[in-house]
Amino acid sequence: MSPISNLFTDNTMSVPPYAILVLTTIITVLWFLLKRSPQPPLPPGPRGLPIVGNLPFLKPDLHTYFRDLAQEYGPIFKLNLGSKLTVVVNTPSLSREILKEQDINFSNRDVPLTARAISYGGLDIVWLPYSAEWRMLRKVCVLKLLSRKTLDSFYALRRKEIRERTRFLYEKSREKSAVNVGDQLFVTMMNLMTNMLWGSSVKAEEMESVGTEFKGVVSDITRLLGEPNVSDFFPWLARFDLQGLVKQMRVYARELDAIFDGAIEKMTNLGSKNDGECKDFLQQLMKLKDQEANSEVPITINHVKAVLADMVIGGTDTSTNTIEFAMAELIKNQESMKRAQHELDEVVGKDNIVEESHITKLPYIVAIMKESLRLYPTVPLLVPHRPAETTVVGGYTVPKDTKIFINVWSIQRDPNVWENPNEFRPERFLDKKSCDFHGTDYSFLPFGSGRRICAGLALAERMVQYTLATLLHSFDWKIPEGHVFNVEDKFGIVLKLKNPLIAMPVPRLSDPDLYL
Ligand code: HEM
Repeated sequence: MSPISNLFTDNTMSVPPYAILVLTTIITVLWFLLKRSPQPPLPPGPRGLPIVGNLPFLKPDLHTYFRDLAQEYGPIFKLNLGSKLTVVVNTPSLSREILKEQDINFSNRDVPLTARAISYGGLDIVWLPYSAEWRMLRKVCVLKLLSRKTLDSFYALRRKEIRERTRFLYEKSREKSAVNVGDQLFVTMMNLMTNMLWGSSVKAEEMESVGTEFKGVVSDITRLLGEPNVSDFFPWLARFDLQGLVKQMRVYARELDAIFDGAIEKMTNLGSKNDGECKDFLQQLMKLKDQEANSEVPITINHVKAVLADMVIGGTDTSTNTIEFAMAELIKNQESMKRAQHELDEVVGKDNIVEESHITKLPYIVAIMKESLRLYPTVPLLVPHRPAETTVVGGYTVPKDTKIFINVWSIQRDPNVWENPNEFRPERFLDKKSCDFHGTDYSFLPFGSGRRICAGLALAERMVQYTLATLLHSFDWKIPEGHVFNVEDKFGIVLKLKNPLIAMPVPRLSDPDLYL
């Protein structure tokens, strides 16, 4: 026997085969662990202070501040906002990674405490996490409430409000009065919405008072939702509600709840007189609640109210500001205004009024809506997403539960993607017909993309295009002398015009009866 084999036959030196197996396994695992590339780093970002991080350096106009930081730190960067890690992305390809390739992982929300207070504890479509409950509510809303068929059947409710607003503006024009265009639009959108929500359940004279109550409440709610809250950045301080924001929101939540209860009660009293056909959203939602009562994920009365809240809060300011930006840009760019009115005169005629059915024949009006939302996406950073699991985006680690902002505002003005990005040129969308609102082109995301894309998109398109077409067709718009007129935006959870648009409507139809 050779000296080597002697070694293994020698009792004192023998190693049992299982030990060799264990040793080999350990060495292999260690080798793999050491050889595997280390976890990619967190995205780069500006240095912050201890404890508060980057909070003291935030600027009020977050959309432009984030664009500037992207120029310094690259297309994906991080901020420490108190104890909350926040990641901002600024390019179409990174948005695609989040909203398409990793859509499910990023389909949760980062819910501010004020939002929880106004949404029955986060029971609505906007704030529910990605779950069976969210899927059920979203399916009910998109397929039943906001389907083409239901929206068509509620056209009369929209038309009634638009006719009323046109009549009011005509009276103002006869008095040669200027109007605050944003205020007029807000009333219109709010009435359009409440008409559709419960226009058949609540009597006209009662609608008036419900509408007035709503106007005040909704703008305060939007303001509170956008206010930075220390309790969100330092959850251990939440119970003290140091700024009192949650307390204020709870007051509005109670007011909103009382309005909803009133409408539901009126609808119930109407029950026996109703012929069984659903004539507004509330009737439709209550019917769905009864139908789904025994399903695995039942719809409760709080779900119904939370969805109503989504529609009035999520649908009014966004649509109002979209039209106001469009009107301001058109008044500034008279060539585009003339082209829009020419299209309307050709398709509708000056001896007729605009109907929603005309919209499919008005490509320039549609292009105006797209161009306004490109320059002024009314939800400029989308609603913050949140990954359910730690992942890698753009080569950097994004930990579970990070708050994600997608800077749609800067993506839609990126000179590498858009020619003369800061110019208002609706024509660009006439050549780019494939670029629609559905979020398939990641350089144009005004309604988001993927699973959490805006649930009210179909309704928003109708309300914005129909209202805009009517305002442009029925009137010329003049800025009264002495009024400051510029088109600048101001950041908020919903982007706004910095200076309100004050303008005078001047009738342009052939017959005054068309305004009655
Ligand atoms: C021009 C008008 C509108 C714009 C620009 C707009 C934009 C958006 C955006 C950007 C989001 C977030 C998408 C994301 O986080 O990825 C969103 C979500 C949402 N919007 Fe809109 N929206 C508009 C009108 C409406 C209307 C009219 C309604 C209701 C009838 C509505 C209901 C909702 C709801 C329920 C969500 C939450 C969707 C979810 O999380 O699953 N929106 N919207």
